[in-house]
Amino acid sequence: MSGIFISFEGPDGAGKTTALKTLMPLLQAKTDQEIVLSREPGGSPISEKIRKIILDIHDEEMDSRTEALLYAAARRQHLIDVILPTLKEDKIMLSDRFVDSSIAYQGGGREIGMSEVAEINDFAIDGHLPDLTIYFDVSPEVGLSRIRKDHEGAMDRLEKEAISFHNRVYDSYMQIVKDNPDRIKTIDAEQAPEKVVSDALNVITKQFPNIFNKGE
Ligand SMILES: Nc1ncnc2c1ncn2[C@@H]1O[C@H](COP(=O)(O)OP(=O)(O)O)[C@@H](O)[C@H]1O
Ligand SMILES: Cc1cn([C@H]2C[C@H](O)[C@@H](COP(=O)(O)OP(=O)(O)O)O2)c(=O)[nH]c1=O
Repeated sequence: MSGIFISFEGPDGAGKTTALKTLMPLLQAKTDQEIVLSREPGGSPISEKIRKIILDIHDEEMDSRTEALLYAAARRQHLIDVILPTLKEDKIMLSDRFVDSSIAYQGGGREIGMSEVAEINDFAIDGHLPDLTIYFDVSPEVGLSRIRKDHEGAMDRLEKEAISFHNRVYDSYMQIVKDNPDRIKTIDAEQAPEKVVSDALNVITKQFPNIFNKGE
């Protein structure tokens, strides 16, 4: 397989979705390989159905392990339906969140344990880790204040969690970043949106100079 797989990670409100919208055409201008953008949970019809179940605001009694298994199931289907076929066709796969989200949110945030959650995800992803992960570093306070400003009253179940949950997610991400220095590169996501995008663009083009080599 010669496509490349890049995931984007970070706490809620890190600005991944916003940055990806601008980043995608900038990256596409630098390569002849088609770029496919997707997200988790979701990204394929079955996975989007699972997403609706997990993020349902009314369903506040879901068991943590049920939730972790549903995220892993959605990920498996996304991998099979979208990620692997994209890579097989030599395309570039960008995913807004992947396995590190489960390790941080379910493992750390929900206190299931990072290695336990990594284990069920190993079963789901079967060795298919991203070639590169961009971590959007933003403190829980800044991330949550961005979200609150936007959709007051329309926050989903996870975004309504206590700050202690988000602090545990943040600390877990720090641990994951520390444990995976080759795969995960951190960018300062508290900067202005244009700077966040240009930093992400620099990291990606530097990592894959033979792929993003147009217009130079
Ligand atoms: N660099 C930034 N500085 C300030 N606000 C930002 C920045 N990037 C995104 N935002 C705002 O923060 C909110 C969350 O951004 P979003 O891209 O949805 O984050 P994520 O997808 O990582 O949860 C949005 O209102 C967005 O406009
Ligand atoms: C992929 C994934 C997401 N999540 C959480 C993170 C977010 O709070 C939520 C995804 O909602 P979404 O609205 O897509 O948020 P964002 O724009 O921040 O990515 O699901 C997990 O808890 N575990 C996971 O494995």
